[in-house]
Amino acid sequence: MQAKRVATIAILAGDGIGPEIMAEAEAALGEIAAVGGHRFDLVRRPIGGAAIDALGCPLPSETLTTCRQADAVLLGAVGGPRWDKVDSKIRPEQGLLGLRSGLGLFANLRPVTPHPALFGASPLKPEKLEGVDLVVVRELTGGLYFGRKLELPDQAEDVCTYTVAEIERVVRRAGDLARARRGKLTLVDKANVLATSRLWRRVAEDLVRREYADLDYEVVLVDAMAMHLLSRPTDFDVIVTENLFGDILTDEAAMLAGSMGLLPSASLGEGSRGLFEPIHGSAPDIAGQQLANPMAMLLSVAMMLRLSLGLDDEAGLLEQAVWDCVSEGQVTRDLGGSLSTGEAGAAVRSRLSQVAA
Ligand SMILES: NC(=O)c1ccc[n+]([C@@H]2O[C@H](COP(=O)([O-])OP(=O)(O)OC[C@H]3O[C@@H](n4cnc5c(N)ncnc54)[C@H](O)[C@@H]3O)[C@@H](O)[C@H]2O)c1
Ligand SMILES: CC(C)[C@H](C(=O)O)[C@@H](O)C(=O)O
Ligand SMILES: [Mg+2]
Repeated sequence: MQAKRVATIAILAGDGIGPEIMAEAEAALGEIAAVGGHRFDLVRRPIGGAAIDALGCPLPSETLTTCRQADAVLLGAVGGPRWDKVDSKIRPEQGLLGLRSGLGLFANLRPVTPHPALFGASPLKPEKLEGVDLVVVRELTGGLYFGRKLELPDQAEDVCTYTVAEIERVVRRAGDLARARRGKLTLVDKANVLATSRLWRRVAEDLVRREYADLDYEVVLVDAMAMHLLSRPTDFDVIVTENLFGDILTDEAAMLAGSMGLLPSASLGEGSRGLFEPIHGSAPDIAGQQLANPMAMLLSVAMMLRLSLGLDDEAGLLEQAVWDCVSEGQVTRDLGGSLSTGEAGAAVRSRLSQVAA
């Protein structure tokens, strides 16, 4: 076990299933603090729809300030039909985008590691899933999400802009990760059509030639990648791509793992403070029913322990506890189990105390 840590963690539960899965994250942190003798100060703040309801704005300044002062940020999910009116100028999702850019979190790491016990939960055949272990590095603070927007009654516009510096920093992050893993880097773009993709391709190829010549480097068009992810997922190690493509491809990749409720993510910038959240949304169709799978949230907690708090052993223990529960079938309905969100979280905590003993 590592040296005792005192850390401040901003807790942004958000909307829909957010508060249900965050309750399990907080309880797991309590268990980890007790096991390791650490102290985690949890500072809860509103974001998204909950913040619109309480304060009229999806990212209140106090929430952003708390996140800036914290060692790490945990987020459940934002959004839902209550706030989804098409003509609404204030949307929960703006809170999440503002947080990502406000904290300078340009690299979003989304690991995909299907567990053998769950091969049956994926539409793919087990022989396709054996050995799949990839990370999508999604650019998170640029592209279509952040470009100029125009909304007129009969016309609309979303501008996609990328600069050399924005591309270089995220490709460098992906290159470093590939070097620490299996040495393969795949750029996904749409350079046959988009000017921004042609810039991505030129900048990434130059950078790889200069600094990452040891890597096995490949370029794949995004439409073909949607197919290759399903037809040859074991061929990929680190995939780097722009904001929108990374968003879409990782929901698809969740089907390799077996459920949206299994993929965690880490959003990182230049410093050690990161934002950790499942890749899934607020799941309004199951919210408030204790049906949500808390594993993606708990795996996001593990990423936080490792990447922002330097607690590698504790991160490993939590991941082991999650996968032990999965192996034993202690899972929620999305994975064919019968546990509630709370029961699945309790099962992980019980394993955690056993594996740590
Ligand atoms: N990071 C975020 O906060 C985030 C991410 C994606 C979507 N959203 C928002 O969430 C809302 C709903 O979006 P959506 O329905 O397209 O996507 P979603 O990810 O919320 O749900 C898609 C499907 O996956 C299921 N699912 C998601 N998480 C699950 C979990 N933990 N356990 C079991 N099943 C789970 C849902 O029940 C649903 O059937 C929208 O307002 C969207 O903008 C937020
Ligand atoms: C809610 C939405 C803004 C968000 C995104 O598109 O980044 C979500 O889909 C995600 O994947 O985190
Ligand atoms: Mg998404």
